[in-house]
Amino acid sequence: MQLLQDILKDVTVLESHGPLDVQVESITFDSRQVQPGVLFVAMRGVQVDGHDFMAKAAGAKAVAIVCEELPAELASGVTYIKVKNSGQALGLMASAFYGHPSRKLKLVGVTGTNGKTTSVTLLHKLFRELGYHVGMISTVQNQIDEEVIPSTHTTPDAVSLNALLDKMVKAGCAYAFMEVSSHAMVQQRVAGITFAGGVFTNITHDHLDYHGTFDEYIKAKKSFFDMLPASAFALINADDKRGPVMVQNTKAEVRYFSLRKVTDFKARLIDNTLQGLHLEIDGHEIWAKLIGAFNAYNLLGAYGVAVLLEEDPMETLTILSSLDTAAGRFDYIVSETEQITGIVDYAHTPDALENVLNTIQQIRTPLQTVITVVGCGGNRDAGKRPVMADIACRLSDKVILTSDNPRFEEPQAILEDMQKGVKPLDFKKTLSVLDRREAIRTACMLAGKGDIILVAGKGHETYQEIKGVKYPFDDKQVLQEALQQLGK
Ligand SMILES: CC(=O)N[C@H]1[C@@H](OP(=O)(O)OP(=O)(O)OC[C@H]2O[C@@H](n3ccc(=O)[nH]c3=O)[C@H](O)[C@@H]2O)O[C@H](CO)[C@@H](O)[C@@H]1O[C@H](C)C(=O)N[C@@H](C)C(=O)N[C@H](CCC(=O)O)C(=O)O
Ligand SMILES: Nc1ncnc2c1ncn2[C@@H]1O[C@H](COP(=O)(O)OP(=O)(O)OP(=O)(O)O)[C@@H](O)[C@H]1O
Repeated sequence: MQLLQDILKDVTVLESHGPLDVQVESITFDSRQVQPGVLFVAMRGVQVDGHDFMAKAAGAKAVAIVCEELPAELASGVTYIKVKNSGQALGLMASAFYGHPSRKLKLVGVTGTNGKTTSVTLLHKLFRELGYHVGMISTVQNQIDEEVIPSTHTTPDAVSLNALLDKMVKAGCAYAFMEVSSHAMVQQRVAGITFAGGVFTNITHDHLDYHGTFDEYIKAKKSFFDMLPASAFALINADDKRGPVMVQNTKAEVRYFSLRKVTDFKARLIDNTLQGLHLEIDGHEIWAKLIGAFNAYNLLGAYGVAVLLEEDPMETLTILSSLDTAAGRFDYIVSETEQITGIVDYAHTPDALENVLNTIQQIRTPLQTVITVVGCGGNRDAGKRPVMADIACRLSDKVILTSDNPRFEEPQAILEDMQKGVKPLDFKKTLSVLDRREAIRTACMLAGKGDIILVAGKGHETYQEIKGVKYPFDDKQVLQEALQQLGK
């Protein structure tokens, strides 16, 4: 419980009506959650405008309402606060409500199109091994040390985020590592959060359904570095051409990492096999268990963060070399009878798919056939569908196009969008199988001794989202069962 006037301390109030010395029991931006004593924040959304629910919130006895536009009629017994931006106000108020938890630990945010989950997972594991209590906020799951807290978003809303950070502080966490999505930046989910550092992994074509243009997407990512304080570091992948743009206006101390240039943190990829990576980082050779050239970037980024947080470089490298990957990220099984390698990967963007397939191409032998099963999600960026089909064809011997979370779109229509990317010369090696289970089974039937099957797109997810319902579905399990049933 906090006084409204205390919660509002950092907020620029344009107008206020009603007492400010009232007690606020909790904060919500959903009128359906309002109970007596709750502060309701009206937010403009993609579907509806939260301002349309102010009367409902007042009727449910909200103690106060924060909004960008006051209603024509003010309900009695409710304090109304007008602000310029509800999202920003929500962030600042949520931080104040929970006693600014982000200032009580060292919080590092990771942003970029790919590599966020892997990076924060590596950092969480690394700092646990270094002996700290550590929090993690990620797409797959949130964690306080080994306690798992289910995750609904890559970056939670401002109230959930501050509540989670508060829990981490109370559990004695000295560090927390979190993913910062571009959606979160636009919606100001991290407003009021104090970061000790920020990491930029890379940026490629994604989420254009939400951001509209690539420039807007870049701007959203850049705004994370704009908000970092002077006391923070900004660790940037120098091999991504948008790296320097990210830190054009940052106050943070800028550091770069690279596999190609001489920068603050430098690595060289010596070998990349199905058994792991052989790297040279800052002049020291290490063998890591992670597979794929892109993981060299994730390892180097994690190393850079640890060194910037004043950890011992040698100890950091020793621990990094012992770490496993995050769930569903180049996860693999090898079948018993025919030694078929089945790889499950979360790659659901053109760049990630290209990376995974390039990795497989680098580590395959000429005798191994590479079969890719891939789909594209519904109600998301449609532009990437033909691009992903083309990449799959270019870098595989056989391709099975299928469904992947069609959501409210017709799966057949998504498949047809993907088929447009298949070049005439590739028609022969491409099949379309609408049902994902059947598609995986078909791949297993086509696979011969020692071949490689990549099932891309869902990784750790254990469901298929069809018309608002999440049906249980686990790529790795389906793959394993199909190989077993076929006696392979
Ligand atoms: C596109 C998007 O980001 N949507 C988020 C947004 O929802 P919205 O804009 O659709 O909200 P809305 O339904 O229009 O409602 C507007 C406001 O009215 C309120 N409302 C609504 C109805 C009502 O009866 N009463 C009421 O008060 C709502 O609570 C909301 O505050 O605000 C909601 C509350 O914070 C989020 O849960 C929701 O995330 C949805 C579920 C989502 O899928 N988001 C994804 C795209 C997302 O954020 N992804 C990124 C990661 C992307 C990546 O890198 O892969 C993430 O950080 O997770
Ligand atoms: N640094 C990287 N550069 C390019 N691709 C990467 C990188 N790291 C991982 N990937 C690929 O992208 C996939 C997604 O990785 P990861 O989950 O770590 O990224 P993410 O940014 O968290 O994505 P999302 O928010 O969609 O979960 C991986 O399975 C891998 O194929």
